Amino acid sequence: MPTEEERLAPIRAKIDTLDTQILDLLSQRAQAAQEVGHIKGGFSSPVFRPERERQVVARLQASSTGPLLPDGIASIWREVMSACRALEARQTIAFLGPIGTFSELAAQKYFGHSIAGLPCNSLDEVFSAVEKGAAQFGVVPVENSSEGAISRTLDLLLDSPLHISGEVVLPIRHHLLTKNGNLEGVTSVCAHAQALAQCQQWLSQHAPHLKRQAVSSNAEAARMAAADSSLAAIAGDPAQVAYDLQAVASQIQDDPHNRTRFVVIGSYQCQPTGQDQTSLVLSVDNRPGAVYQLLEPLAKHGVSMNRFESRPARKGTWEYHFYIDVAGHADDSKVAKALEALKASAAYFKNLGSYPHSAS
Ligand SMILES: O=C(O)C(=O)C[C@]1(C(=O)O)C=C[C@@H](O)C=C1
Repeated sequence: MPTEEERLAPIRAKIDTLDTQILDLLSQRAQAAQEVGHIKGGFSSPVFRPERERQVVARLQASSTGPLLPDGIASIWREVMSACRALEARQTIAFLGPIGTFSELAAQKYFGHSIAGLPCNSLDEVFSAVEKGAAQFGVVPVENSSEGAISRTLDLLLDSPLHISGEVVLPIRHHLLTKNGNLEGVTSVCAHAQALAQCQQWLSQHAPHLKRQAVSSNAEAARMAAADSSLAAIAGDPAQVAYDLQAVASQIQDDPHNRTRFVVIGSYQCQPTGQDQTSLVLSVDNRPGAVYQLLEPLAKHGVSMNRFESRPARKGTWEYHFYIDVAGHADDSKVAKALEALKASAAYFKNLGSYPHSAS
């Protein structure tokens, strides 16, 4: 009767041979990407092409006969293309820091790990880093499934010349963290205001004695808890690892399906992929039926609306900006016709960008 090791040995030898072949093929792929990079360099054109990356993954997912699952194919090729892209030119990606935030995780989920991360102190700084060219792209949270819109991001999108060139959705799982995994001597819990709100029921039930302190990010809270044993932090896996904290309780968010949607901002305008979304900001004159009339062109041209959000126009009047996501790319003919009509009837119209729509 052969032992486990004896049975595994030939299969592992086969895996080794296959890995050598895969590496050889990946090296050839990387050389091809470098050639693409040289051509792009000659035209001074952007390295990162989200629509092409979407197409590469979709083609492989459609042609795969298994057993790899579509998600597995997507994550493998995300890293393959991230590494190939870095050979053309490593992209600098700005996000709300410090290291260990969900924004950093979102940047890695979208761009892969072969990037240079630029942690920023605020959402305003993320926008300005990209506007000034210190980073090619930024990743900013735009809405949370429990707490709604991130209003500062909406205001910055309104005023910035940047476009949205992608979106990424992350499940948000918060833990209560301390240096030694218990609450002895802990008097306060720190977190970003959004995280405190997302865990408020849990905190009221399980740790009502802790003073709640809002700080600039959960990772900042984790950094503070690592330095001060009277503090606990609410933060996720990346911050727990980055600041070497222990969990007092895991997954304490009130909604187990808590998710945050992030958008990728930059100067690149994506080409259509067939599965796109377009983000708009509109406002109307303050008269009865104005919003109803404004949206009529969408129905008329068969364009579906994925999101509708209103935000005060900050003019001291009862006026609002409407943030609307519609299905399709601004260059798709029915979307183009609807946008034309919206533009004609709206008091204010801004196209924030068309980009590949995330399935999750
Ligand atoms: O096709 C390109 O434009 C490439 O640069 C190659 C490649 C890839 O690795 O497939 C890399 C970076 C781009 O974002 C898209 C695709």
